[in-house]
Amino acid sequence: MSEDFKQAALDYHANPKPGKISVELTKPANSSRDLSLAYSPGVAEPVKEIAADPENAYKYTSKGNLVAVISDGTAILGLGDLGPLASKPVMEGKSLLFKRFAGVDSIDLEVESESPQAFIDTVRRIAITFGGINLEDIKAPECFEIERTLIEQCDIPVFHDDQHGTAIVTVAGVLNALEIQGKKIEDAKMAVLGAGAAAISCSKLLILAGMNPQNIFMCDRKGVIHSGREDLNQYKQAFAVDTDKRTVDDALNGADIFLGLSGPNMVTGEQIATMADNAIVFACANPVPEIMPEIVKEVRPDAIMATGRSDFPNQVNNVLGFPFIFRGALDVRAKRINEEMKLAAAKALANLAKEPVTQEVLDAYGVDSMAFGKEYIIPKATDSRLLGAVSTAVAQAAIDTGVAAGPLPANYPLKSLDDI
Ligand SMILES: NC(=O)C1=CN([C@@H]2O[C@H](COP(=O)(O)OP(=O)(O)OC[C@H]3O[C@@H](n4cnc5c(N)ncnc54)[C@H](OP(=O)(O)O)[C@@H]3O)[C@@H](O)[C@H]2O)C=CC1
Ligand SMILES: CC(=O)C(=O)O
Ligand SMILES: [Mg+2]
Repeated sequence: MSEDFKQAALDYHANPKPGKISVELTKPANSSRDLSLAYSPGVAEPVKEIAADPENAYKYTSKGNLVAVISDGTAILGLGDLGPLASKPVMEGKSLLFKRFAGVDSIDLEVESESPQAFIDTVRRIAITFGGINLEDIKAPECFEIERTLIEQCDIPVFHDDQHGTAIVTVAGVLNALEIQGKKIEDAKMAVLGAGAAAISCSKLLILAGMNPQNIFMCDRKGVIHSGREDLNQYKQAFAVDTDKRTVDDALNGADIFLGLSGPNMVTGEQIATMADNAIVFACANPVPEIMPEIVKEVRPDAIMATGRSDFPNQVNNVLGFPFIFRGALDVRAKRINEEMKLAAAKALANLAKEPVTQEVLDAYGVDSMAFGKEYIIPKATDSRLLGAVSTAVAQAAIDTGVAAGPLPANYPLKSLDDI
């Protein structure tokens, strides 16, 4: 990043007010009557209604459209464990994206916790405030137990975005990239760099979408995760394959897909050059990918290249998922976000990329044309059709699988934020 860009980023966050989100009022609060309705004595009426029936919280408070973005700061993007306070710009950023793209009100919460159990207890005790909980940037393996326990203990959707948001968008991108490169998911060989929250969840959803687990060669800092290793936690163990591949070089040699969910500049052009013809390279670490697109272009002009960033073609980033997934889940009062809802979201994303690109998107990116192909495998974040396409797919899948407490809302499919 240039020095100018770094300064621009700091200025953006500092001015005109520090931070990226604020709270706004949804009711008049001017006259004495307004105040007597909003506060004492009027506020006692909804209090009594909710005490009599907790369901009324959805009718009389902001709970139903409010999502908490919660982190302990242990895996902030690819920057590592920098603590909860340093994670706040990212969490405010997620709240910004929730509101901007899906009209979901969202607040960030950064938790100082001495243990996963302390984090779980903190989140569980405040969960009733919200309609959903988006866990963010919590490192593996702790994130798995944290999410599993909170899903069990809360009756609202709890969703670790780095796992499932990333997996949904990655599956969409991989399905389309394979189609463009003329490959089949069941035959594709994939080298994964990283064996944490994002890598494990992406690999699981790709298997659900048809990938053969024996064709996945996942690497952590010690190399390929294989059946001879005795240092694996249970989550990595699930990906141990019987293979003589040992290094990242071995995993990449002949692979159809590289999926990077690790850290900056982890692979070289020489390594990418050994992949199969018409390779697919997803270098998704943020903010600096495992390899820069210009290097891949030079060594492998036949490859499809994606990153997690907005400033290159093919942004494979969970921003395309979490706002719309929660929109759909909240609108049908889904108790949880299940595998069917995730796959439905991935397919809706993949299908939208095959539709003609709208003028709104062309204008936002300052180009005359854009069409399904190597440089456009997945919709752009500013495509307003994402709202209707993904939230409807998620809501319908929730209804079909029996986790929704309500029907598809009358205003579905949503056409714009004005419909919310
Ligand atoms: N584009 C997107 O939408 C998203 C991108 N990401 C990116 O994915 C990355 C990982 O995030 P997340 O899964 O949440 O973090 P975790 O902390 O859960 O996992 C990090 C993983 O990266 C591995 N790793 C780190 N350094 C190396 C190395 N030198 N060689 C091999 N493996 C290494 C770790 O290995 P070990 O297990 O041995 O410690 C670990 O398995 C980040 O860069 C993040 O920005 C995450 C979510 C979404
Ligand atoms: C995009 C995102 O959530 C991450 O890099 O952690
Ligand atoms: Mg994240």
